[in-house]
Amino acid sequence: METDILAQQHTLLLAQQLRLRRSLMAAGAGLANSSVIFSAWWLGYLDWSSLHLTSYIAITCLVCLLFPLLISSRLNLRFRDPSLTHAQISWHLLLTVYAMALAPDLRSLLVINLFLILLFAVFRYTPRRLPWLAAAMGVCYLIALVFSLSLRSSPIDWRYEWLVGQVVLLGIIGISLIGGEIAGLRAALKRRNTHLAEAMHKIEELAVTDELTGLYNRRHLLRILRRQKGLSDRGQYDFSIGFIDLDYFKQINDTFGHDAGDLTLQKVAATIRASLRDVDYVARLGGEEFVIVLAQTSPQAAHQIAERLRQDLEALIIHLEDERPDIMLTASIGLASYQPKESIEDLMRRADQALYAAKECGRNCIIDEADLATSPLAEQIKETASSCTEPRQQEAAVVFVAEPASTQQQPLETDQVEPPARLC
Ligand SMILES: Nc1nc2c(ncn2[C@@H]2O[C@H](COP(=O)(O)OP(=O)(O)OP(=O)(O)O)[C@@H](O)[C@H]2O)c(=O)[nH]1
Repeated sequence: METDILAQQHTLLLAQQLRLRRSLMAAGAGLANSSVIFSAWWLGYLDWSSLHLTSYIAITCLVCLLFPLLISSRLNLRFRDPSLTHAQISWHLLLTVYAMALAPDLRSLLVINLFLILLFAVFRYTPRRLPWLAAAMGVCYLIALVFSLSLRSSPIDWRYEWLVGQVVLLGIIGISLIGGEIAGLRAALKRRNTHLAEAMHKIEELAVTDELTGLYNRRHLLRILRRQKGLSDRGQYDFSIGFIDLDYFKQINDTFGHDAGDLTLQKVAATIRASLRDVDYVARLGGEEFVIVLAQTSPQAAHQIAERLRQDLEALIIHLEDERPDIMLTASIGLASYQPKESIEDLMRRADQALYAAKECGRNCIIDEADLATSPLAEQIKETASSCTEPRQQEAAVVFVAEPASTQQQPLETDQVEPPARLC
């Protein structure tokens, strides 16, 4: 979620930078046009009054400044087209046609402006809209032509006008065709970028999630724990973690097959996720072992949350296909709360010791540090847990399986196990 927002902000920033760059280029072209008009006036090719010239240049400068200002102040985001392409094109076209109409000697030179404006549109307009703009430019040129010819006192050189008209027509058609090609390339690039972004998103997701359950994986868990530790080391911030291990999970695999085991892990993952608050994290450490990270949570609150979770897991009924009976299970939970400046490894080791004690307690229970500290068997358990390199000893099965269609729940196997000495 957090990364999605950051990615959106980054995309918006890049889009705004691109819009600003384009509007600055358009502004540069507009100012260059003004300098040509000024030179023409200075050299006597333009019979405008000083006021006329100054007004034209002032309006051009204002238009040139307006769009970059709108974009850099982010006011452009209020418009339906935040790139303001259409508005910029319309303004620059209007200024060019005006100059063409009222400066007959410059008309053939200003044709280049039409081409530049069309080129500007090539990068924003769709292949469908571009021909319409090209046609509108042709019409604008005709209007400017008629207007400028009507102002002319000297005889009209029709052969020259024909040549200029031909250049305008061919230029507009040529740029439109190139624009179509560029638009095609742009569309292909956009498609490829979308695919790349999707692939990147998937890779990022795969890097942090456990494939089977969709929960965070061990690597991301460590990252979360480092972040929580950082918060806690900086100030008044408690957090706790819980190691959750399903009881007698092996029996589900052995009795109903690996697919039933996988389904169970997925259902358990969803139950844990649903049982926790939005601010908490849950990861699968591997096998049937999960870790919860309870943000901003005192040891007492952690115990309450873990108890609710234990009950939710106890109430979970997993329905299997093919007439196989439903599965019910329990989980043992070991809790540890972060102690100032301790290492993440130490915190995890303490949670693991508590989990070990919960298993020793007969399973389906929660052990936290308070339980461990007050228990007479605590030292023994700590020693066993930290020196234990072999898998824990498997006791008799007590996985409960309910018959489908809500018949009475029956133990799958009913070996009566002498419960171990209870710590809890
Ligand atoms: N279906 C499935 N089984 C897995 C997966 N990962 C580990 N397992 C199995 O989980 C079982 C874990 O068994 P144990 O470590 O003996 O634990 P347990 O049977 O839950 O017993 P206790 O933890 O002592 O209550 C093993 O049979 C593993 O093969 C998995 O991704 N899918």
